[in-house]
Amino acid sequence: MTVPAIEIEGLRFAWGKHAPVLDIPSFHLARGERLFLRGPSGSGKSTLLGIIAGVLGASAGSVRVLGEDMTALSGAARDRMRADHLGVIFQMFNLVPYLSVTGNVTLPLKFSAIRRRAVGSDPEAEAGRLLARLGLTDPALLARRVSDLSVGQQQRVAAARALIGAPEIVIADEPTSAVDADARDRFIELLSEETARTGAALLFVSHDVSLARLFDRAVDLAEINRAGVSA
Ligand SMILES: Nc1ncnc2c1ncn2[C@@H]1O[C@H](COP(=O)(O)OP(=O)(O)OP(=O)(O)O)[C@@H](O)[C@H]1O
Repeated sequence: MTVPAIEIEGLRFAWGKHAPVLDIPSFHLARGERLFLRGPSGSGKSTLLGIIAGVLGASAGSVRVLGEDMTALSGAARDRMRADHLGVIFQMFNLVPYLSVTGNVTLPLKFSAIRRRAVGSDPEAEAGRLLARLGLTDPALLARRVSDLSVGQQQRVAAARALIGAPEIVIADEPTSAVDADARDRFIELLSEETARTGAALLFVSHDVSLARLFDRAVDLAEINRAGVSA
């Protein structure tokens, strides 16, 4: 039987001595499922993604990613899980400003032999294919430093970087910055198409409930989180 993409049981998390931000009895994401997780600003969405990605440790509970309990792994082992199996689109993109567009997209391949093997012998061609799927085709643009791009273009670069090497799980923290509604819908459709092509699960978080219609399933963080922090 295939293990789920993500299985959370009894997760609790607090920042330092503050009140708990997360108290999640149970949350599952199936392989290949595209899930929208909604919650207002400050409700703990980025914190939850950080725990799933192994950047933050949980205070209690288990967080299984592809069957591996992230809470039982060392920091180095969590980093390896993330590099090999997760594509992350960060809220602020976290692109490397002095690298070109292509240099940013191929960066995850430097940290993962599994993703290098998945891409094959021509990583730059695969970067170009992904960028073209996401609407960035101009060769002059691909050679530019990423810091020269518009916010919408940077979002596409961050998506291509998350998708390269076909990780089993893609997680995306929707930026609140202004990309117009049509461009944002199109971006999510492209992200869905690419994850469908590779069979990856997609976990997309946002405060904007109007995006829920673009996903297989939508969950309100308040439904699964007993800590109930709100802005
Ligand atoms: N590094 C940190 N140290 C202490 N508290 C933090 C830290 N990061 C977040 N918090 C607190 O944890 C709570 C949840 O924050 P989080 O960023 O996870 O929310 P969010 O739902 O992702 O919000 P947004 O939609 O605005 O990005 C907030 O009350 C926030 O102040």
